[in-house]
Amino acid sequence: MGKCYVCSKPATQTCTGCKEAVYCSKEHQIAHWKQHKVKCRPYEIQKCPELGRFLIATRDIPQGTKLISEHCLVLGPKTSTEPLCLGCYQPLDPETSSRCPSCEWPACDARCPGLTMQDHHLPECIVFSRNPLPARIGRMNYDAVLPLRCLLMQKKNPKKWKQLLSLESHFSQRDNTNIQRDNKTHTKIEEKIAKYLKENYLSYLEPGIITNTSSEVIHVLCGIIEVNALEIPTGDGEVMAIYPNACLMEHSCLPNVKYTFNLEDFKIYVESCGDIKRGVHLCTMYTHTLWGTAARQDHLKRTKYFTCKCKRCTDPTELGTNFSTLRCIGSSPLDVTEKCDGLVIAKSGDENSDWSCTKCPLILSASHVSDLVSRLGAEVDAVMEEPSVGKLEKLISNLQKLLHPNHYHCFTVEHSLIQLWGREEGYIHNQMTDSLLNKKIETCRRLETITESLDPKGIRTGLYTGVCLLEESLALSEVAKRCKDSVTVEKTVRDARNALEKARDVLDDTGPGSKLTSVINMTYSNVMNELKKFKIVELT
Ligand SMILES: C[S@@+](CC[C@H](N)C(=O)[O-])C[C@H]1O[C@@H](n2cnc3c(N)ncnc32)[C@H](O)[C@@H]1O
Repeated sequence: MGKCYVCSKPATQTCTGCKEAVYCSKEHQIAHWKQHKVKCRPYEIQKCPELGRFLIATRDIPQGTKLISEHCLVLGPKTSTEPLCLGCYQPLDPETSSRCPSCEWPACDARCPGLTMQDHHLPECIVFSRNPLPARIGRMNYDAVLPLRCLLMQKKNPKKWKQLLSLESHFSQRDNTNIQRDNKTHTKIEEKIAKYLKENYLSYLEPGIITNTSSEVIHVLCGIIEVNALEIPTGDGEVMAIYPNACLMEHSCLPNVKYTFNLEDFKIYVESCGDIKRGVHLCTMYTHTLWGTAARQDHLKRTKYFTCKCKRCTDPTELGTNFSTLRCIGSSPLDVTEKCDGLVIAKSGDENSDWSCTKCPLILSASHVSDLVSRLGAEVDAVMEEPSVGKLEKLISNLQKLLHPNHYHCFTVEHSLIQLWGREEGYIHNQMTDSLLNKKIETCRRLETITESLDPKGIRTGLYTGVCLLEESLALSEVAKRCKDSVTVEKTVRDARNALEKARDVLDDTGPGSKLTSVINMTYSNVMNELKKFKIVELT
């Protein structure tokens, strides 16, 4: 085994992480950990002009390897959040809620423990309390809390402050002295954050309490927050946090890691999804898997200041799913009285590229497509405010005249429709016609194929796929009840059971997936009881 890394005596145990470092005893392994932990990681931080810093695998990493577990540098309310308690982040109504006894900002309870904690409300509470005027509704700007918490780290924790400032802020793209300036961002931050903090709080502080309170440093911090902060799904209040290593992971629309949070201490855990080969970058997803390429690219450009060049973004068919594809509305090149049934896709992955029909000479400009897709998106949003089977069926039939059935707007509508078919009065499963039941099953399966192609490792869309599989199994169970012969019954119930088992596999039973998992478990028992009724006692 070689010699102990600490005392050079014969080693008896190996580090289970890297399988390289060896020790004579547990004590020496523990003593060496502080020094060894950076080398032990199966990845390292590298830097290049295109990506800035990024994480790269230094050896082959098997599926499910825990890569990062770390506390945040800073945490606070998410941008544009509804009012919440600054101690525990529970949403509240500021008109009726309790107040923090020191600064009078709304709180879930005057005794909320987080109000007096260093990592939560305490630092800004001291600053808020300097303003002699009581905190009033309309004067409380939750978007300024996280930038203020960052500012306060200068004195509170200089080491973390340095780590924070080393993160990318894209200051030059946001600054309005730059030629490529994004005036809107700069003006908004200046008005909503810098001016607000100065007028209401920073001007009341004695000099030296915060070393640097310049507008420039506030703009840099707002950039760092926008580019790096991760949203934490607490299920209730809206929180975001910045992590020293996890925030260095680059973006890909086909990520290879997933992360979860401990909601007690907001620690992040990152693990590999699928095997990652040595030399491959560790990638997470900064945007929404179930948006089309133009929408994802626009989001990344506006908030993270780069263009993604991943395999999905550079393939106009989006990995063969046609998630952004339109239908041709021209006439057939063979017979002008007939409609052309070609598909219209972008000529290349470039955002300004024209779109062309696969069958006729029709060409559409990128801006024409963008206007059409935004208009249809607004129609979808309006109907989704108060959906019903009737409204969604009409909408999908209209959308499919212009869009490929797999288009992401159609996906959104159909994902709701499969949940209303079977639940809305008049469309309860036992009220549905055979053909509608089959249509529901077919739709569920098509939507599952889309999520599996776009997110083969089930990192982001587990919940969506889980819903499709649950709905498929419910419809199959109803079909089974109507089957006349026992062979078809057995096959259909088997299919229902398989869909539920697959749903359990794709769902994370922590967080939002846990509620769905309990519904799936209940449905699973019902399906098994059905099997017994049909005298199919044992299925393997
Ligand atoms: C959360 S930070 C990642 C860490 C950052 N590279 C650094 O050095 O601090 C996000 C920024 O990294 C860069 N980045 C991440 N993924 C990228 C990608 N796929 N292509 C180009 N730039 C990327 C962009 O500048 C982006 O705004």
